[in-house]
Amino acid sequence: MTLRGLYAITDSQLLAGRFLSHVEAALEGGVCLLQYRDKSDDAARRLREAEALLRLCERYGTQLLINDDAELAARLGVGVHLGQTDGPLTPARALLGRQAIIGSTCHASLELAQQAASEGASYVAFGRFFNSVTKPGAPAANVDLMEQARAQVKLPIAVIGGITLDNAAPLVAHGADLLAVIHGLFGADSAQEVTRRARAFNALFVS
Ligand SMILES: Cc1ncc(COP(=O)(O)OP(=O)(O)O)c(N)n1
Ligand SMILES: Cc1nc(C(=O)O)sc1CCOP(=O)(O)O
Ligand SMILES: [Mg+2]
Repeated sequence: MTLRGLYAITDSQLLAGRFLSHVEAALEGGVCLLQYRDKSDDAARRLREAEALLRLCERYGTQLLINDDAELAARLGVGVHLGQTDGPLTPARALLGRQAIIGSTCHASLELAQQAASEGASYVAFGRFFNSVTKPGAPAANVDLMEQARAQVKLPIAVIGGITLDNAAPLVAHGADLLAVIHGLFGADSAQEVTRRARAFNALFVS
């Protein structure tokens, strides 16, 4: 499967009251990967919401990943995104199997990306590239990193952090495969605007 295009990530606060309608609107516009990101410890709600997202993803042919939680990913038979403090990659790969998509946060570090590749990651994620409303304190990354990453890491590259339609094009031009976006996609006031933004993010990959 080619990992290239929009990588939509949910945010439980931002999507409160419009969770499934905004996610479906994004899928309508085209989403390569969808990540369920919920930082609460409400296990029952997390399971319910992740199951609902999986049903939607199956209808639209989109791959679902769970943020942080390899056990929940295994329960649903989907992928997982792991940060540097979310547990090691190797056991997650063993748990989820060879086909599962597993992503790894690498901040601005080529060393972390090489390690993730050697431990079986499916893609590496660099960020934060811009000011992020969602995660203002995330370590900063710079576009100069992309060229070295392309040369040294033979995996799809996801970029994240404050990405909007106004600033995303240079990241794609520098070799990003996946634009991972929360606020720049789901911060829209209407479902129609979410769909329009999703289409416009994907259009950046058509050369
Ligand atoms: C695609 C993608 N890239 C990076 C992250 C951040 O992961 P992490 O550092 O574990 O931070 P949290 O998202 O868990 O707060 C991500 N989720 N997705
Ligand atoms: C979850 C996350 N991780 C980041 C990192 O740099 O690792 S930045 C970030 C927030 C992404 O949301 P938005 O598109 O609203 O900025
Ligand atoms: Mg995490």
